[in-house]
Amino acid sequence: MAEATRQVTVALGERQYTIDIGRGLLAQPARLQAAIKARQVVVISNEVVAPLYLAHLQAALKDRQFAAVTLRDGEQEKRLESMLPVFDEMLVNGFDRDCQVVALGGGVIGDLAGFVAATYQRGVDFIQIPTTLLAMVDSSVGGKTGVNHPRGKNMIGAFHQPRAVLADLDVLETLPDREFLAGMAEVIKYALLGDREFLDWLEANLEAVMARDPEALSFVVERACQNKAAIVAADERESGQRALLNLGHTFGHAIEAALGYGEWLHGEAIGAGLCMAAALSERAGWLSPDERQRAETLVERTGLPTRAPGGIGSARFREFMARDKKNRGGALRLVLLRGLGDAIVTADYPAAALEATLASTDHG
Ligand SMILES: NC(=O)c1ccc[n+]([C@@H]2O[C@H](COP(=O)([O-])OP(=O)(O)OC[C@H]3O[C@@H](n4cnc5c(N)ncnc54)[C@H](O)[C@@H]3O)[C@@H](O)[C@H]2O)c1
Ligand SMILES: O=C(O)C(=O)C[C@@H](O)[C@H](O)[C@H](O)COP(=O)(O)O
Ligand SMILES: [Zn+2]
Repeated sequence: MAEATRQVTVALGERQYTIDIGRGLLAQPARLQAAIKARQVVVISNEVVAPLYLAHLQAALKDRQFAAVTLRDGEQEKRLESMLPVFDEMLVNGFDRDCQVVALGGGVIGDLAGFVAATYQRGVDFIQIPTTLLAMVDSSVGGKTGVNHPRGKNMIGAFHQPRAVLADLDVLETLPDREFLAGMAEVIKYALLGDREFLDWLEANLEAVMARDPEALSFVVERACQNKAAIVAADERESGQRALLNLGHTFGHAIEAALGYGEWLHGEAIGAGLCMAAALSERAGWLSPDERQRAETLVERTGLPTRAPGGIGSARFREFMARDKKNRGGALRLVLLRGLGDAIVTADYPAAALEATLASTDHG
């Protein structure tokens, strides 16, 4: 029997929206038409995803003024310049402020398309159709949009919530293993930062998730979205607890930028970043060696990196970390673990623990 569609609500008052998680969603024209209501629609996708899934949207929205922009693939394309052809297409076709932007792709397309929507004529609606595990469990939800700068990840952007998120699990069938694994880093992140029960479940069911078992997968996407929706609803613009969603990211973003965008996938860098945050927490005396090992073992079992690549060096790590958006008054704020499932954002950790954690990356 076909599984029912699961729904998670992001409770943001007048900007409230739902995340539909199910199978065959893209093959249901009525569902697409209900989610994408505008007369003028521009779909932003890339050269990998568009040939696979754009036709569903074209068919369902054939009574609309429809435009599609297909960008090149990869994290290195998440930059300001890539937005220009989209704006050109919208302007040439006379798109007005009632139009809707649809992101059809992974986190790169979602972040960029969201930022296009946030800035086109000072802001238009957008819909997220995530096509990677990472985008389904994290990037399509919460309204962080933006692009990278060579000096730092996501340095240019805006908070702009989508109107709806449609996560069709069927599209994960074409997702390569490496990209699927990248999504697992963010899944593990939720468990470590605040969901102990989910951590136990993941440890027991990791093989099923990795084998993309349908039940396990829809549970993981729903649970991750529930976790994210609760945090975003409580702190939409990251004045407090939303920063917990950055567990592993101060290190991970430094790895991505230092290596050059796309060298390591975001999720790969976050895998190593989670382990570095756990190691620092152990050095600070907050996590027991067993707890630290438990976190690292879970990351290791997915096949994601548990160590930063050698050769970046403490000084370069610090250079990128100094620009992290969580920093205040020159103090480097990190998301660390007081226990498994219990993260905090703090600048109050032993300097020597950070030094040792960065020094440990110099392993050649
Ligand atoms: N806004 C947020 O809250 C948030 C959260 C987490 C990550 N991010 C951002 O998301 C980005 C990473 O996202 P990602 O891991 O999805 O990477 P991605 O968007 O680059 O997608 C990964 C790869 O999979 C391909 N692909 C996508 N869907 C496919 C499908 N169904 N079948 C076959 N191939 C497919 C893409 O073309 C790409 O090559 C990073 O830029 C990161 O900073 C943002
Ligand atoms: O939604 C959030 O908040 C997150 O931090 C989710 C992260 O997984 C994501 O990578 C986000 O883009 C990082 O945001 P940034 O503010 O550190 O750039
Ligand atoms: Zn992330």
